[in-house]
Amino acid sequence: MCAVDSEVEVAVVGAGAWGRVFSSLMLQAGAEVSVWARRRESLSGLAGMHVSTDLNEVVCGKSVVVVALPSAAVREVCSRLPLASGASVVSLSKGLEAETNLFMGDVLAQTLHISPSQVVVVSGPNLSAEIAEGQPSGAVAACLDLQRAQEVSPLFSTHSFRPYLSTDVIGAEVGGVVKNVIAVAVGAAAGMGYQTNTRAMLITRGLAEMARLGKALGAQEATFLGLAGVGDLIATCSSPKSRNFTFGFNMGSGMKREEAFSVSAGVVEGARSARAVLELAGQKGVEMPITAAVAKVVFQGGTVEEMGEYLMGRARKMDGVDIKFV
Ligand SMILES: NC(=O)C1=CN([C@@H]2O[C@H](COP(=O)(O)OP(=O)(O)OC[C@H]3O[C@@H](n4cnc5c(N)ncnc54)[C@H](O)[C@@H]3O)[C@@H](O)[C@H]2O)C=CC1
Ligand SMILES: O=C(CO)COP(=O)(O)O
Repeated sequence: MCAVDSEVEVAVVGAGAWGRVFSSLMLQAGAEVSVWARRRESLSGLAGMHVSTDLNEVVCGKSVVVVALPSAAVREVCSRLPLASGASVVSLSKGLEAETNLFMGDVLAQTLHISPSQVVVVSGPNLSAEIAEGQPSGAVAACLDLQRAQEVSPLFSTHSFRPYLSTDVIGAEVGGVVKNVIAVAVGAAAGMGYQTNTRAMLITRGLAEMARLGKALGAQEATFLGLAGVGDLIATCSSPKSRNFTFGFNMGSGMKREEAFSVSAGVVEGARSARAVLELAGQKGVEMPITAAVAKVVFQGGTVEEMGEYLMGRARKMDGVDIKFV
């Protein structure tokens, strides 16, 4: 364990698409930024930042550490993280851990031996390529300790990026994970040639799935009407810049699962998390048919045609009764 520096310096762990752009946001906001990646070539082009493949060098003594890894890598990397006592950990990852069905905040608290109130979850409609261009966006910065969220969020507040504070950590986590699964389904429908009405139906029913699961896990319903809920859902389900949407699109267009993974421009969290989300929903007695359909296609060799038939063939329901928004 290291001692905390008196000045706020930020470490970023992970230099993929989002880690790099988020680091630039923090540089713009005036922070001193150090970035770690496991490979040196991932660290090129990060002007004005300290970069290293040595975790100790990047993380030791930092009072704020941003974790920008795919969810599958968080446990392994963070178990080696020399975190200063009392440091804040900002989680950018939007996935469930496949083996444990844990959200990233829980994985971070477990592996770093910290209180869950030290974790700030940042989630919103944040397609990194658009943020890199300086296009306006925002995100929820959720922490059980509101004061900590207040202290940390200026580090990534710029003229084009607005953090909104929240204490609904589980709501922000559920939103970030479930929207990726729904984006795979919407992408698949688009790849099959279905257009605006189909997309709107899947997004809307996907929002109901997200809110039902969130409610069962103790989230506030209002979170799902915010940036980390419907905001991110719309962005991810509407853009070919989304890796989740594109993965689904490619499968909908006839590509095999392994090829769709291999041509992806980065991690496809929705495909990786679908089964864990479904298991979690099952434990809570929550129905998530779109998620079930995605899990069938990704994990059980189901076809996208079967996915459509399954969703359209379900027993008819009342609209709007399964979740009541405030
Ligand atoms: N790209 C985006 O627009 C956004 C991404 N996110 C989330 O942020 C997280 C990271 O996403 P991206 O940066 O886009 O991913 P990416 O796929 O672009 O990059 C991931 C990086 O992690 C590295 N990595 C993979 N496995 C590793 C391991 N075991 N140890 C160390 N490094 C490893 C890869 O080499 C790569 O540099 C994901 O959970 C994603 O859902 C959230 C908001 C926006
Ligand atoms: O989380 C994101 C946008 O908010 C990024 O989505 P993709 O991982 O699908 O590219």
